[in-house]
Amino acid sequence: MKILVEKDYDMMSKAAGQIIKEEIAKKPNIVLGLATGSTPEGMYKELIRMHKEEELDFSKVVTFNLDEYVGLDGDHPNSYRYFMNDIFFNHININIKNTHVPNGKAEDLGQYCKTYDEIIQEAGGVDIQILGIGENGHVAFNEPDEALSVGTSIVKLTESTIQANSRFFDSIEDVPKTAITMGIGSILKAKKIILLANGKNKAKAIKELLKGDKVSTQMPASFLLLHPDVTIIVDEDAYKG
Ligand SMILES: O=P(O)(O)OC[C@H]1O[C@](O)(CO)[C@@H](O)[C@@H]1O
Repeated sequence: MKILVEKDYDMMSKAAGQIIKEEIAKKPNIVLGLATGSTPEGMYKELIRMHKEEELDFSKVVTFNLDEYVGLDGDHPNSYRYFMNDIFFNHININIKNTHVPNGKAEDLGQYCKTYDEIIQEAGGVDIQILGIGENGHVAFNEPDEALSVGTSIVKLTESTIQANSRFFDSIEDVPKTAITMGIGSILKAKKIILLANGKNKAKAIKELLKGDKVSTQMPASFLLLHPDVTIIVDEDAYKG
């Protein structure tokens, strides 16, 4: 596990953008695993800037997002599909057909989860997976629990995540209680993983992760310790607390 400590959020976002740019230069049809949440927003801004000012080309890039709320369709302003279109895809030259966000309105959700993992593998698997981390150590919507799903599955959100994400909704009652998420096993299949964290509220989770001695389902991010190519990019606040 490699750690890069950047001065602030801006530098963290630029460092992540730079890595992705270099990887797209090596492989224009790269498969990117993408995350939502406020953490990667700066990285998306940086990639948009690189597209506009440095001709970074997304025309062959394929993307898979980690998660989506159950019950929200892609037109809903709080859905992750809407978020991704709004803050990233609509501003670059990506073919929208090459972007995948789990369908929170799929009729048969169980079957849909299996299919999602299959289409990722059919596309060649994720080359670089971008991750954020929850204050409680969750990755995507894999919440601390007695057991964690290996593949994409439907999960119940914890009170702390519902609380944290209610800032995006009109009221806490509007936050969906379940979500589709790629599983820990799906995430660990990526060839390379970049985890981003900023702000003092992430320091406890980052400290726990950097101890590096144990994996625990109570700390879903700890499973990243089993992966051979993980880079954690943090700002000083997330590093020092
Ligand atoms: O980046 P944020 O907004 O702090 O969220 C952290 C994590 O929580 C989630 O948004 C899920 O609640 C993840 O997708 C994200 O990685």
